[in-house]
Amino acid sequence: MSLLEVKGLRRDFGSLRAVDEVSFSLEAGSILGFIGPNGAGKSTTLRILATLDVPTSGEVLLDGHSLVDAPDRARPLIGYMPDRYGTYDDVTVFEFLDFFARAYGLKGAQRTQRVDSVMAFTGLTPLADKLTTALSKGMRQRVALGRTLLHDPRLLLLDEPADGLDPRARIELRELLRALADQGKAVIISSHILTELAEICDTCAIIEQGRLLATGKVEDILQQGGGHAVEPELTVRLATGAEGDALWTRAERLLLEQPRVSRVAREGEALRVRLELEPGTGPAQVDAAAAVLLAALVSAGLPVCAFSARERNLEDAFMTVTKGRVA
Ligand SMILES: Nc1ncnc2c1ncn2[C@@H]1O[C@H](COP(=O)(O)OP(=O)(O)OP(=O)(O)O)[C@@H](O)[C@H]1O
Repeated sequence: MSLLEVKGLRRDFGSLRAVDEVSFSLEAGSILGFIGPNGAGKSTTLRILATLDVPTSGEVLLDGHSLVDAPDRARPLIGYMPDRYGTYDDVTVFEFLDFFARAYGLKGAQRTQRVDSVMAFTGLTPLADKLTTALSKGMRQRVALGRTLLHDPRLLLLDEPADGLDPRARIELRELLRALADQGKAVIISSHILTELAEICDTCAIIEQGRLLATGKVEDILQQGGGHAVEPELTVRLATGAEGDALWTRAERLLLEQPRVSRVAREGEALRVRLELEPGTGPAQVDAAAAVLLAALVSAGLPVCAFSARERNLEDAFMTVTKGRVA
């Protein structure tokens, strides 16, 4: 049995169906990316899973027990970080975490030990005596994440945690989440930053207008595209010297003359080459088409110094699954 089972979840706000028959399950130790554009129903679903809202219909089982019928029993197992988390002014990192540890009913040595271990895990120990208002956004977010970990929950619900973080803070967040999954926690992280999620998650669920359009392993979702035209892209770089522009133009023309090339665009110090292949074309045929182009460039004497295929990413899969209806 999965740690979390969501079955036919629906939430209506008047005539608006914000969540429409959403079903998925999540195992302990895995990270699910919940992807969808603004207004898709991500926060509403997460709020229901956090027992802050009740579904119009449907069921959620956490460790086999109904979270809808018995929210009090489920709450100790859940850590929820909303998209707009806050920290109090005029309190230090330690005071903030200690306050919430008290709220969770932790006492004496157990509380001190728990706060210390959460600060160590989130890398906050050196900042224990700093005011939370003096911290960077990335560090404040770690304080908020630390707060959700104090009671050692088994299910973590993080609403848009990567939003507004700089690249370094995102990488650090990713490492923290991976460590939490390795401890056996199940993590749901919502986002519209698709490429970020691909690196963090084991499975993902794509939601649009309240409905799940696809769920499954990230690799499987990335494979989706059968039946739709595939348009792989290649990137070509040339070692241009004084001849510069003339070489780029020659390369551009030569590529456009090749049978499977549908578009060539110069982007900075590279050419982006779009291939047009039949629907259902696999990676082997893309490789073969790329090899032909590389041979043509080299035999024309063009100084190719880099040549690579752009991998299909989660963003492409999202556009395929939603059929490009949403950006
Ligand atoms: N309390 C509410 N009352 C009425 N409508 C609501 C309420 N909460 C959410 N909605 C509506 O439900 C739909 C889904 O909203 P939700 O916040 O779940 O989307 P989301 O995917 O989290 O988007 P975002 O990334 O913008 O938060 C939206 O149309 C929203 O306006």
